[in-house]
This record gives sequence, structure tokens and C-alpha cells, in this order.
Amino acid sequence: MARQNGNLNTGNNKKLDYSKKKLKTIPSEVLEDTDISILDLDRNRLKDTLGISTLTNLRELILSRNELLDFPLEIKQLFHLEKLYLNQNKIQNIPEGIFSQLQKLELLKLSTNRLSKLPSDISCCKNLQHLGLSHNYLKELNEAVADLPKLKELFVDNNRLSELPARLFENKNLTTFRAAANRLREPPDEVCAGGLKQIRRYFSQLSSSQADYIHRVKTMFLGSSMAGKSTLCRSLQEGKVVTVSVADRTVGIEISEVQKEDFSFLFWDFAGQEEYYLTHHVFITPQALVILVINLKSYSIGDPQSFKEEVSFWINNVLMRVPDSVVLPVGTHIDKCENSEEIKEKKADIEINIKKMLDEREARLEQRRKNIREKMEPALFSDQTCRLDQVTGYNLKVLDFIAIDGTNQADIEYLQAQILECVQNKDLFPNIEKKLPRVYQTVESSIRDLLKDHKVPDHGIVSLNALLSDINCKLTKIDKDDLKDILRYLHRIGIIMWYEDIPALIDTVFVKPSFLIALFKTIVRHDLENQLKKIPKDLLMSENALVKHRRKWVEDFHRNATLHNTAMRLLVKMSLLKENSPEDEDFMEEIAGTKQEGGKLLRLLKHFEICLATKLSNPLNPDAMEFSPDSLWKMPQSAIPNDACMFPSYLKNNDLVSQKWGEDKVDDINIHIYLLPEIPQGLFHRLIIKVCSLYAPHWVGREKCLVISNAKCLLLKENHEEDDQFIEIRCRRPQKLVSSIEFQTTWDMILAIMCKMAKLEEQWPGLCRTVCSPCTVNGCSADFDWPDKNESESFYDMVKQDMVTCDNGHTQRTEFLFPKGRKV
Ligand SMILES: Nc1nc2c(ncn2[C@@H]2O[C@H](COP(=O)(O)OP(=O)(O)OP(=O)(O)O)[C@@H](O)[C@H]2O)c(=O)[nH]1
Repeated sequence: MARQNGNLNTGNNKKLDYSKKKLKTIPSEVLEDTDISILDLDRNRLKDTLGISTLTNLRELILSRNELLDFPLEIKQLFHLEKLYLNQNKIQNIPEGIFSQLQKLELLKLSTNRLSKLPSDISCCKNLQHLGLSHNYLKELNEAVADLPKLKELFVDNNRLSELPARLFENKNLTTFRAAANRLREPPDEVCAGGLKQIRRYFSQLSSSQADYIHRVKTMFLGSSMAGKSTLCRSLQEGKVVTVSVADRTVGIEISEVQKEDFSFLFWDFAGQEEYYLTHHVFITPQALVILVINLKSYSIGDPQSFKEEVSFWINNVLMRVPDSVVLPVGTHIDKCENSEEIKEKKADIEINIKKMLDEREARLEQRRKNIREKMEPALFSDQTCRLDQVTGYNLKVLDFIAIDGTNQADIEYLQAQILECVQNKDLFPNIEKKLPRVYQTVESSIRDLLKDHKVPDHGIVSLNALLSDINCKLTKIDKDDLKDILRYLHRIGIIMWYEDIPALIDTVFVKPSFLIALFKTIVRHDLENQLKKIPKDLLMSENALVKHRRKWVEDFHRNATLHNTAMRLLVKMSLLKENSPEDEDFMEEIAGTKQEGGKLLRLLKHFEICLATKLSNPLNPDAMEFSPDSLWKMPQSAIPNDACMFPSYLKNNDLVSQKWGEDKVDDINIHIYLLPEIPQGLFHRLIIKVCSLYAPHWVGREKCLVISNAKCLLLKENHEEDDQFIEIRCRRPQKLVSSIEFQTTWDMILAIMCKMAKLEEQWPGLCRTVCSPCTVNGCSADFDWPDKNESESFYDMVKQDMVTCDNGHTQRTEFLFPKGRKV
């Protein structure tokens, strides 16, 4: 293999690499080299590709991450093309008559463009195996796509599709298909998310049975504590005012279903106290109507904190997690306001501030885009620009504010009418109608009947096989795969819960989600310490525990946010007994676990990264005594119990971590991960749990965490006080400057954490991140932005030069700021 001036010869494939060269036109020396077969023009500034038709021997053409607005027509003369990359441009239209000429095409990447339709002659590409169309504006997927016999991989996620052609799935070669984030009605998104097998079965069920057209809207009530969420939720459900006493606070989440005209509303009432936020991410799902309830009496005009707590916190969290949602702000307690003037002023203040916060977010995203365009080398940041485009493309709709008295019948009726009008609005909810084979509805109603007729236990926890046989007693036979499809669908819309991706729970179906949530709330609740104190003596005895143990549990929980497994078991038992569940030892064990093995609840808590087993931190205690063969080795007393779980969100301070870490130093290796609009609630604590399961030992505080590996300390810090919110990663700079392996191990550790962070961020599609390293010269405020990393290159090649200079002229070694470390 020989390489010279971007010219690479690999056997018969002569390749020219002209990527990342800021090119605006294709250089003449490239156009003259007519025997090249691979041309890489990735990450340039090409607006067209004039002259490319001379390169008739091209088999692979890479034009991704350029500035193409139109499809380059000359490409149709490149008859030998097998691979064509046009992703991340701004192409709006592809005329007919191009693909009919490109019959050898095997791979076509068109994702992240502005296409609203595909030409029908794409069907001429009979050899096409990979077709990438994600992140476009496609409203329909041509039948032509179904005429590609060799198609193996098709990506159409993040478009505007409402239907998929059934014939496409008759192609047995199709093995990879992604269609998320489309608002599909046929098959519904929840069916598509089940994968190809489920989609194929869906179409076959439709062809052999009748279809039902379902109009169901998940309606989530969010808002701070005592805003009036439960009052509205229950009143809307009953159709008349229901008074909720203050003592009857929502603990966790409550669910109910209501039929109004053609629509079925699935109401989810979220508790407003902060301790419950950490389970919200489990339940907040896309395509819902969010009713944001604001107590107008307690709302204070001109007080940024009040706006933050009552309004912006909720809107931002919806915006980050389910960015395409519709939010209806509802002000309550108007009867408690002084006069109509107060109501009017508060309403106006909230509306103005909501607009301001959304505009501000957009302006900051635009500013970032501008910075990249003007100050940096855009080619090195094109993936980030593309992500900025995607994030700004999401359209959170905040409807007009409604002010009501939640205790007044006329106001409840008015709100009900407004909600109905809103879900009937095709612009807001374009594909609310979902088409389903009859068997989906039949299974759903037979599960309901089984519960009503007490054929399944009241707690609604059943095994998959038992459910299958119960349903089959009532119905004409359905097989296990059909049942799994339907359960998967019902889980996604929130009617039942079935966690098939947790191996230990694959056989367990929670047909009554409210029971599962009730279980969650035994542990995740605002008054947990009090609950611990309330465990009665007779229950303590059942676990061979004494009052002094209970005292220790309270103390450990208070001090370290650790909850002993025995205490957890007893809390669950206490709650089960309170719910009047029959005292069934086996069931208790199944849920609460035993001394030897954690129960189903603990598995769920761990799966959702709400807690971490403390024993993970014990084996590598850095304070452990040195072992010497002739003396007895005594383990030091650990402050943290072994058989317990730590809940970082219950921690109150950072004292222990700060004490272990000491002062920050100006020459620390330091990375800031900025998150816009803000750090989502719960993200940092989940990051801690991920990181602590990677590194032991660790010390955890509310906004800080310290981990140790290879005798290196790494500090993670959440900075959310200021407008700019970021997560900071800090390590001491290796002292032996000559030893590059020291740098490499430090950077390896940082990169491992950044990978965990990136994985976590995927769950907040509306979140925008930038990573930078602050200049290490004392007093300098400049930052070094992290460029994109090519899929093919290592982080260690992201910045190639050995020295870098900040905007204020300070030059320093690259490994102080970016992953670098000479290979050893
Ligand atoms: N006067 C008046 N009282 C209201 C109104 N809306 C709710 N309330 C009362 O306010 C109190 C709190 O209402 P909830 O519906 O429990 O509030 P929530 O938002 O569900 O509270 P959490 O469960 O803590 O999240 C209850 O006593 C309600 O009766 C209203 O519009 N006017």
C-alpha cells in the first residue's frame, strides 16, 4: 500500500483522500486523475461537484458533510458507482432519471438532508443493499423501496412518515430496519419499536383479520408539589370536581384511563416532590399531551426562582426528554388570587417568560452554530453542527395558557373541552389514530377482564406463561410470540409493564402498572427516613432484627444515603401489608428478595440506575491494611455496610468527597461537558452510578463523586448553579511529564467516563452538548473546544499537533488538554 499526497493505492482500488480540506470546488488534479475508483471528499465546503462526471471509473464517492443544496446531477454519469455517501448535506430534492443510471449501486447514504420524497426510479437500483434516509422530511416511503430485492438495511428514523408499505416487509433479505421518531399510525411506532419480526407479524395479522382504529392519548400531569395535578386529573376522570385533601398527596405516579368521545385518555399523574423526579425518566414517554399545572396563588411575578420551580424546570425536562411534545400550561387556584388583575398579570408573566426561555435556548444554539462557522474549522465540527440542526428541528409546542379554579365544576368542564379540542387538532397530533390488528384489542380487553374477574392476583404480577394460558382459555388461540408482540406494544403505551430486556424479569408481566409504581414508591419517596423509623417491632422480628438495627439503618440512610437490604425488604413488606395484599411468603420473597438474593424490585431499581449495590465499592478499599504473610490480616472497619444500596439522589452534601479530593489545582486535567438548556434532572446521579460500577473504590456526594483507578483520582462534579450548566471531569496532571504512559492512563480513564456519559445522553434527544478543556494557564478564561472524532479514528488522533495555543495566546502541550499520549 502506498500513500502520497492523499493518494492511496490498495490493489485495483486507487483512492484519493481529499477529506477535511475546506474545499469549495473539486481541485483540477482530482478531476484529471480519471482512473481513481475511490474519492473521499468528506467534510469539505462543496456546494456542487462540477466536473465529477469525468471520473467515470469511480466506484465509491464520499460527499458526506458538505454544503450541497441540490443533488449533483453529474453523478448520473458515474455508471460504475457502488457506494455513494451524501449524508449530512442540505439536499431537498432528487429528480427522476438519476438512479435509473446507477444500477450498480449497493450503498446509498442520504441521511440528514432535507428530502421530502424519493424518486420512484430508485427501484432501478436492484443491487442496493444499504439505504440510509434517517433525519429527513419524508412524508411517505415509496412503494419503489419495496422493489429493491437485495435491500438488507433500511434506516428511515426521524422522518415524518405515517405509514410503511406492507410489501417492503415481504423482502426476506431485509434484516435491519429503523423507523423510530416518525409518528407512525400504520404500523404504530410502538409496534415498529418491536423490530422487524413484530412488523412482519403485524402486517400478516392485518391481512388475515379485521383492523381497529384506536385514538389513545397519553396525558401526563406535571408540575411542582401542591399545584393541583391530582385534583385536575381526578376531576377530569370523574367529569366532576373531586376534592383531594392535602394529606392525600400523590406518592410516585398514578394512572387512570378515561374515555371521552372517540378518545381514550391515559392519565398519568406525577408527584411533584423532588425525590420522585428520579423515577420520572422511566415513565415520561414521547407523543404525549403534557399538562403543566401551575399554582397561580403561589406563583410570584418577577421572581426567577418561582418561574424556575413552577415552570421552566418542567418545560426544559420535557423539551430534553421528549422534544416533540405538546405542553398545555394550566394555572390553578385562581379563586385564591386577590382579583382578576392578579390572574391576568401572572398569566402574562408566565407566557412572556416561557417565550423568553424558548427564544433564549434557540439563540444559544444559534450562537454555538455561529461560533463554529466563524471561529473554528467547520469541517472539524460538522457532526456537532448537524446535531445542532437536529435539536433545533424539534418542535416543542406550548399551547395558550388556561387559568382555572380546580374546585369549580364549570372550569373543569371548560378544561375538558379545551383538551378535547387540542387532541382533535391535526397540526398538534397529526397521527393520533393508530391502526391495529383486531387481536391487539382483544388481548388488551381480556387482560382487563382477567383483572376485573380476579383471575389474576390483585397485584397484577403474573408469569408470561400463566398469562398466555389464561388468555387462551378465553380466546381463540394466540401463540407466545403474538402475546409478546402485544405486551411489548402495551408496555410502550403504558397499559402494562413488561421489562423483557432485564433477563431476570423476562418472564414477569406487571399487568397493573400502578402496583409496580406503588412498589417503587416504597423506596423512592420524600419521607423515606420517617418510613424507616415506622417499621414496627413485630416486622423487625421477622427479619431477626432489633430496634438498634433500625436505628442504624436510619443513621446510615441519613448520613450516607445507603439503605440496608434488610430495611428495604421490610419497607416493601410493610407496604404490601398496608395494601392489604394477602401475606404470601413466596410473593414477598419474589418482590422483596431474601438475604441471599435481591428481589424483583431491587433489580428494577438497579436497572433504572436509581441505586448502586455498596458491595461494589468494598473490595478495593484504599485504606485497607497492608498484607504481610506472618501477621493476621484485619480488615479495616468500613463505614459503608456491605449488604446495602446507595441512592446518590438522597445525599445531602459533598463534604466527604471534597475532603478526599482537596483543592482544585490550576494544572489539573480538566474537561467541561456543557449541556443545553440545562442538566436534566437525574442525569448526574445516574452517571455516578454508572461510573461507580466501573471504578472501585469511590466516594459519592450530592454533586460530586471521586473514583480511583490505577492510583489516579478522578473527580466528577455537577455545576448547575449558573446559567451555563456543565459536568466537570478533573484529574491531577501526571507529574512525570516525560512518561507519556501516565498521560495515556489518565486519558483512558477520562474517556471511559465520557463514553458512559455519551450513552446516557442518548436518552435525552433534545439535549445539546459541547465539550471543552479550559486553558491551563492561571487566570486565562479561554477554552479549547473538542472537535468531532471520526468514526474510524481514535480519540488519541482527534487533535494531531503536539502543541496548541488558546485564543489568548497561551501555548501548551496537547496532552494537558486533549487525549494524547505517545503510544507505548
Ligand atoms: N382553592 C383551590 N384549591 C385547589 C385548587 N386546585 C387544587 N386545590 C387544592 O390544593 C391542594 C393540592 O392539590 P393536589 O391536587 O393534591 O396537588 P398536586 O399537584 O397533585 O400535589 P402533589 O401530590 O404534592 O404533587 C388540595 O388540597 C386541593 O384540593 C384550586 O384551583 N383552588
